[in-house]
Amino acid sequence: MIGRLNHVAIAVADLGKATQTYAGTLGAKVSKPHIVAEHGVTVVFVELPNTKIELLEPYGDSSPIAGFVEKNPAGGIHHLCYEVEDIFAARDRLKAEGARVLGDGEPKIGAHGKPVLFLHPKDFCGALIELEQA
Ligand SMILES: CC[C@H](C(=O)O)C(=O)SCCNC(=O)CCNC(=O)[C@H](O)C(C)(C)COP(=O)(O)OP(=O)(O)OC[C@H]1O[C@@H](n2cnc3c(N)ncnc32)[C@H](O)[C@@H]1OP(=O)(O)O
Ligand SMILES: [Co+2]
Repeated sequence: MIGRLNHVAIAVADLGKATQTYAGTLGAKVSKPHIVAEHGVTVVFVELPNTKIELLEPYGDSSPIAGFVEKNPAGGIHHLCYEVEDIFAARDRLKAEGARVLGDGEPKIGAHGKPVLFLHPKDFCGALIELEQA
């Protein structure tokens, strides 16, 4: 079912500082910040030869990552995003197998303009999983 690793996400309290760390100290190519209000985050992408790092900070007053950033003030690895051929078929199969699909279970458009879903970390080895339509 899962295919390519699309990105690894790191949640931070200060996206500007994190961008400086990646663009300056680590010499990486980092995109401009992009507010994704319906997901309650502001994101930048670090382009790597074989995948991407998504740096994200909470946006708005009900961000789903606010709790995580509070618990991890220095930042932390937040989720892994895998690509799937058919996000609806993947969702239905995962639900049938008892996995918890977060939110209302309907894919929402993510930072790449494609449908995404999230799976509860407790069902996947303690790691929050994002599925993105390939
Ligand atoms: C623009 C879209 C972009 C993209 O790539 O396209 C994005 O990726 S947007 C990313 C932001 N959106 C989301 O993360 C949506 C899905 N996430 C959620 O719904 C919540 O973050 C949730 C439910 C996973 C956790 O919410 P919250 O932290 O408020 O709940 P709890 O504190 O009750 O946590 C429950 C339990 O899970 C553990 N936890 C929380 N976050 C993570 C995590 N990122 N990785 C692993 N585990 C996590 C938390 O520690 C609690 O465990 P416990 O043992 O009970 O303490
Ligand atoms: Co993501």
